[in-house]
Amino acid sequence: ATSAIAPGPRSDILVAYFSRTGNTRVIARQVQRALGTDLFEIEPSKPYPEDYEETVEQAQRERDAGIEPSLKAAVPDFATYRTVFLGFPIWGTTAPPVIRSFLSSHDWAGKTLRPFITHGGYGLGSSISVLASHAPRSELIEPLAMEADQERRTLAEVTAWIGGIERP
Ligand SMILES: Cc1cc2nc3c(=O)[nH]c(=O)nc-3n(C[C@H](O)[C@H](O)[C@H](O)COP(=O)(O)O)c2cc1C
Repeated sequence: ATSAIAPGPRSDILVAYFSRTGNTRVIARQVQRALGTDLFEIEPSKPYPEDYEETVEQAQRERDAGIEPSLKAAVPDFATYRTVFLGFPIWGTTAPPVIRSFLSSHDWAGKTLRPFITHGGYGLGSSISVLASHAPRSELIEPLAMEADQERRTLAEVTAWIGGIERP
């Protein structure tokens, strides 16, 4: 994982994304390849825990306290982009805390904001109103919303599978 802008000729389109288990990253890379854009991975300064339940708890605490965690990096030369595709998973029925940080730490005046959002089956929650309130000067376009695998369900299925295997 890297925060660096992909090499190649500069584009006035940026794909910026946050992804824990890769579902959103697949879409980000597809858009990046299809349109030949720059790519930026949004990462917190301090990574979230490896453990799923710990991540859920931390995300809930940060959401409820309105915390905007500091980011590892900001987008270099953000002013040169006209369109930003912004990808993220739904966390706790809203946009993850780092997405609020990302929106707050860049100037959205005159930008077209095209969200792509993955969720585990419960829909977009309050994420669109978070985008509107944290990037109020952007032109916010209708998002792509896609249901994708849930880490919770994968863990439960694998736990059940492993439980049925006798240790040799
Ligand atoms: C901390 C956490 C909270 C989540 N909360 C929700 C939720 O409220 N609603 C939902 O539909 N999916 C929820 N999910 C599932 C993810 O939105 C879904 O699996 C998404 O595709 C993950 O994207 P990623 O692989 O790019 O990280 C949550 C996942 C995590 C890790």
